[in-house]
Amino acid sequence: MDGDGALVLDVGSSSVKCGFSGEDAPRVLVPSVVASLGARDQERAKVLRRLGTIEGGVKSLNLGGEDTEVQHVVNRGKVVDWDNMEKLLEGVFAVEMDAMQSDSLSVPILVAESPNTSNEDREKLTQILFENFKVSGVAFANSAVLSLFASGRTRGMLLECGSGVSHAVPVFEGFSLPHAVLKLDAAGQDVTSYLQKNFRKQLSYQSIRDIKHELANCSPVSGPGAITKKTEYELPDGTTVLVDGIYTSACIDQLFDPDEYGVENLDGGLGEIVFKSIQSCDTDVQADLFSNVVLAGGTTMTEGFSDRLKREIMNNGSDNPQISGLNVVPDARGNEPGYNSQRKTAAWIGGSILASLDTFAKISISKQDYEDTGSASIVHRKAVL
Ligand SMILES: Nc1ncnc2c1ncn2[C@@H]1O[C@H](COP(=O)(O)OP(=O)(O)OP(=O)(O)O)[C@@H](O)[C@H]1O
Repeated sequence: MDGDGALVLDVGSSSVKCGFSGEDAPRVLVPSVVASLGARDQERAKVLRRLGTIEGGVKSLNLGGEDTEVQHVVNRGKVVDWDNMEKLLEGVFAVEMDAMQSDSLSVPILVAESPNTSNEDREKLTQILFENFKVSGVAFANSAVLSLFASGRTRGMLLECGSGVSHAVPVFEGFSLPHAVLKLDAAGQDVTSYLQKNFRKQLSYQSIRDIKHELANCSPVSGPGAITKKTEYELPDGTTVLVDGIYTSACIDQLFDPDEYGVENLDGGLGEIVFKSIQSCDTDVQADLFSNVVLAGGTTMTEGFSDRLKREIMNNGSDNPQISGLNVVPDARGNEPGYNSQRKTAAWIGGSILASLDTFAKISISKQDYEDTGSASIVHRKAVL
């Protein structure tokens, strides 16, 4: 890496993505958990320290042996334990320092933060990054804005649906419109939990997640009963289980119709939060937002997701004449069938682009700025996109 590079960091509810600006994909993609290894897992620790397998240039770490206690660092987009956050970052940055052949970070860092991140949490992370990890500069950008950048846009409605939380974020000329951001505290982890609860056979969380990735699909209409087919699914040990189509469609249906499933929500399901969010923006920008509804986050990769979302937005907004231009864009390569791999890392990719531009210096605070003021609150003086 040359001296001009920056690190880009996105710590989500299920995984951390981290790597250098200007690259196409994060070098590190690991679960956002810390693990206390039990006796039986001590041996595995040696392997875990080397960060597991390397898949397609991305390092991924598979945690969770039988007696390993795993604690999540982020819940529903919010850091729940800062000591664990530090431990997690130590492991992630060790890989980056390895790549730089350096024993300190000494580079600026761009953090993709969840929409609605509090000032207090932003300050806390700023302090940790400067004091514990000796980065040379810090900038924050809204993950939804970054995901939109990844699609080549600076205007649009970004629907993020990852693991812990879903957000509808309108963006205009590169800035989110905070008064109109809406969220649903449900996403992929709830889809997995629903499947797990309704499975007769006891299966590991990982197996249930694999089944979800392969078989979950959005039924064209509301309600779980649309698809009743049973599918035989082969587990890693070679045994098979029968998976009921009612559950593989209901598990995702709850995100579109939370009331029906008793899922707590303030503003309705995914289609409703997108529509209400656009509706609460100035009428002059609504046409742009309707014609650029962009998806990001792993859960939007579920089969049939964009078609179902489009139908739900239409149903909610039939009275708004601007809705006729509705266009749901799955990701940077548009509606190309079978291509959806960018959605899980869209915010990181947008960060990689932004941190390579001159704008990055304008939104960063330097170590000197931080030391001169002696307070992390200086971070709010720079634009948070
Ligand atoms: N092919 C797929 N089909 C359905 N769901 C998927 C697929 N691939 C990943 N997911 C789900 O996407 C979720 C992870 O997405 P992502 O990495 O965007 O979330 P995150 O950034 O960690 O969390 P959050 O943004 O909610 O804080 C998991 O629930 C995972 O099971």
